[in-house]
Amino acid sequence: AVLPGFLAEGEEALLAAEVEPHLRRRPYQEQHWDGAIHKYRETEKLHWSTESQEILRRVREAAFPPQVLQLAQVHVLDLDKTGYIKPHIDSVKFCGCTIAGLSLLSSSVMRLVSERNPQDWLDLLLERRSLYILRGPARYEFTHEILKDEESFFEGKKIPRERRISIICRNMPLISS
Ligand SMILES: O=C(O)CCC(=O)C(=O)O
Ligand SMILES: [Fe+2]
Repeated sequence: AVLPGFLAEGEEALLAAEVEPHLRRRPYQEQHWDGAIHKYRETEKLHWSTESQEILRRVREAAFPPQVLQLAQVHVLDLDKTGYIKPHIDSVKFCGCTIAGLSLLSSSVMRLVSERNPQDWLDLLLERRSLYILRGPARYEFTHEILKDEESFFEGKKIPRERRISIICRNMPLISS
């Protein structure tokens, strides 16, 4: 699911200002240890201002059923204008059934491709200030990726990629023995 306009302009500015000091200290990394993410920097953030906590509460309420255990740490990912994310499925060891992400500063295109049948794919337009929620088959049976600027088109229309910050909430995996 994609919920366009989930954030007001002021909320986007507030969240961006709050994460900026944590990101600015680091240089952009060429690529992630698992090779999926290029030209990015990231942090995990536990403590938020009261205003941001209220926004994150809204995200969690929209994305997660009331009884699931959520990861307290929020993942903040900053992709450079030239950055992109290659197809991957988030680790089933480290996160649960639902991934909820806010997009700040830039729109982008997220592509979902079925692992079993690569002919079966779908592009999602992640507008700036939208919230996306990946759950069920979209989370477990399809890879997701964020297209690089050169490939960033949605229904034939160019979606220019600027620097993009995503703020991602996840829940805990079910513990199995
Ligand atoms: O930036 C995003 O919205 C997605 C990030 C992602 O796929 C990940 O961190 O696993
Ligand atoms: Fe991911």
